[in-house]
Amino acid sequence: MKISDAYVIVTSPGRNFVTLKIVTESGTYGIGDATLNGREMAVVAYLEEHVIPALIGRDASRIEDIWHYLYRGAYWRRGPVTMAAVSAVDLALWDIKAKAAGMPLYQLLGGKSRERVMTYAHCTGRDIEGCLAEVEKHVKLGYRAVRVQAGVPGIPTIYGVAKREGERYEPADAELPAEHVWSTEKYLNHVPKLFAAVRERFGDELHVLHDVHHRLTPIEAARLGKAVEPYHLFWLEDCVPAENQESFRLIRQHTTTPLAVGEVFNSIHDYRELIENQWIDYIRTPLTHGGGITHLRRIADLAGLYHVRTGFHGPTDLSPVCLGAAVHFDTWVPNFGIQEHMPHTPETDAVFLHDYRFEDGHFLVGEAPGHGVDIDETLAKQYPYKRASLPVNRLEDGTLWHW
Ligand SMILES: O=C(O)C(=O)C[C@H](O)[C@H](O)CO
Ligand SMILES: [Mg+2]
Repeated sequence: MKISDAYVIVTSPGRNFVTLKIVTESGTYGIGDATLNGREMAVVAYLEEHVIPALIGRDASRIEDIWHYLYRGAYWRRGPVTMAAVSAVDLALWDIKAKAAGMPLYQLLGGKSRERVMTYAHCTGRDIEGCLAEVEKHVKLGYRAVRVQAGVPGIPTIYGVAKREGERYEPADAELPAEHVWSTEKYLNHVPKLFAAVRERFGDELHVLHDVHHRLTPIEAARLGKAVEPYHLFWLEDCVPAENQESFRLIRQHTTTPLAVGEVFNSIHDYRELIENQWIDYIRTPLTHGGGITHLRRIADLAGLYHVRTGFHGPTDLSPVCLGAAVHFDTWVPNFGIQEHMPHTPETDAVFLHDYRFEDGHFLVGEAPGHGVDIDETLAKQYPYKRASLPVNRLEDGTLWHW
């Protein structure tokens, strides 16, 4: 199964996606997602200049060896750009292996651990009432779990909330980073009211999640975790930036609110202390950024030893290739928790043909050999790349803060 060709496809059907296609001599091919929101072309350059030339002629069936060749062999290991490239190769190679075996990917991983994959939807409003209306809509669509984010009085533009009522939320919303203003006190005073309102309107059964998006210090996160305990959240996500894993010790000492982290992580080493000390409950790293199936499987196994479950990142800035592979992984992984689901636009879904299905708040895995996602390259060409950047945050006095 020699690799005879590999190339990158950049397309922007509503937003940018980077896809790697690996072709073998027999004609069997696989595709991987290499999208890194706002840094797409850095991954393209890494793939085209350093990875693809070294792939041609290698045996596509040697996934483990190729993974280590690209990771250990590169000397400059880890980091989001490198790992997005490694992940894309890994996803494409697993796609090829499963196609060659004539099996859907989940079978190759070890078969089904569950019949369906619970997902959570994003429910956001300019204010609490707007958010509650979104929750209502998503509960009617069958979701059992919702992520709630609402505008905060006095903060004009906030993570997760569309600029205008009824618009789709897209974080990479300008060619160069937009500047947002952040106030921790306004947020901390307001956000518990949102969960109180959700519980009052929708009762106890609904799973409720929230993303802090790295904005707090550990003691502030502890205050928030404690304040929202009566509303028993499914999780509080990314409550602090996590370069310093020790931060979570302090948060954990103060609150029983479950904690999720890791959408910006890209290796098992980012998690080791967090998992081994049982400071977190869910790992968030998506297959596209965490070294693909080969590496995420190791992280999930380590997590499983410590009762930590998966809750993979699934925003629109990961392509359907990532989501499709994730649905296979989620169907197999023993310590599954939940899968994020932010629906792609119809344009994106038309470019990336897929056989996973959404039904009654869950994803159902497809039975096609491979990960079940393909790309229509002719259609993809109709959507050229457009530079788009994530915003930056500043405190009210102008200090640069975490976005
Ligand atoms: O979906 C989430 O939980 C996010 O935090 C989305 C991120 O802001 C987005 O993927 C950044 O590219
Ligand atoms: Mg997040």
